[in-house]
Amino acid sequence: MTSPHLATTPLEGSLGGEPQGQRPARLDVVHLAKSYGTGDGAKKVIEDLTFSVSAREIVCIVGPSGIGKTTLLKCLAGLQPTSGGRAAIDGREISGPPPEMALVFQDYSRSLMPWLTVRKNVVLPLRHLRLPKAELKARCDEALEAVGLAHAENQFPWQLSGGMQQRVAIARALAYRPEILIMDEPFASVDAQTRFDLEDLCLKIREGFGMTILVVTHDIDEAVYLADRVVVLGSKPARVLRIVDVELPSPRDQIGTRALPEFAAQRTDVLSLIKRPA
Ligand SMILES: Nc1ncnc2c1ncn2[C@@H]1O[C@H](COP(=O)(O)OP(=O)(O)OP(=O)(O)O)[C@@H](O)[C@H]1O
Repeated sequence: MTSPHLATTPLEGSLGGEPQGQRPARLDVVHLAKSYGTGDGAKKVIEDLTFSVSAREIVCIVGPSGIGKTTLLKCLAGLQPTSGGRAAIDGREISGPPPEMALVFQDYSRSLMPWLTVRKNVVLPLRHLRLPKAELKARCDEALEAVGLAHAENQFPWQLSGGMQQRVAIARALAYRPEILIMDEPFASVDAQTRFDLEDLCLKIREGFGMTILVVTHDIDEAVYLADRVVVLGSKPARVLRIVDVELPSPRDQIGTRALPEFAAQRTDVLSLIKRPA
C-alpha cells in the first residue's frame, strides 16, 4: 500500500509483542444481554457477554451459526438496543451509531449501489459530513489506493469481481476514517485466494491506519490468522466460552504463519471449544 496516509501513520511498536493489558480499551462489552421481543414471546439470544477490544487490536468473534454474532455487532453499532449490561466506546455508552465506527458486511452485492461508479460508492456515506470537495477527493483517493482499486474508480460494481466489490465496501469504510472498524463475515463470499488477500489487507489496514478492528467470522483459521485475541461464543443463549490470546509472531504471512506448529495448536484450541458438547 502506498497511500500517503498509510505511509505517514506508523504504529508505535509492534502489537505482536505488546501485552494486551498495557493498551487502553476502546470498546468495552460488559455483561451485555439481548432479547428480541417482549413478554412471553421474548427470545433471549445473548445471555451475558463480557470482553473488551484494545486500541489497535484485532479481535475475532467465532461461534456456531445462529449463536448471536450478528446481533452482537448490531448492538455495538448502535443499530439494536441491548436488553441488559452495556457496551461503551472509551467509557461512553453506545446508544446510537457511534461516529468513530464503520461497518463492513458480508453481502457486498447489497451494500453497493449498482448505478454508481466505484468512486461514487466510496464517497456516498461521506456526503453528510459536508467536507470540502478536495478533502472528499483525497479521502477517496487514499481509500481506493489502500485497497488496490485506484485503477477501477470509474467502473461500476457489476463490472467487478466479488473480491473487488468487497474491496470497494472496505474502501468505503476506510474513506470514512473510522477509528473502529467492525466487519461481519466480510470475506465469506469470495474464493480462497481472494480471501487470503483480503485478510492481509485487513492486517495492513490495522498497521497503516492504526485502527481497532472487530471481525465476526465462521472460519477458525481466519480468526487465528488475523486476531490478537479470539472471543469464542457458545451455548444458547450466547455467552463467552473463552477468550484465546493468539500467540503468533508478527508480521504474519499466509504461508509461513499457517505452517507454524503454534498456528495448528491455536486453531485446535479454538475448534475444540466450539465443537465440545454444550
Ligand atoms: N430482528 C430479529 N428478530 C427476532 N429474532 C432475531 C432477529 N435477528 C436475529 N434473530 C434471531 O437471533 C438469533 C441469532 O441470530 P444472529 O444472526 O445474530 O446469529 P449469528 O451467530 O450471526 O448467525 P450466523 O452465524 O448464522 O450468521 C437467531 O435465532 C435469529 O433468528
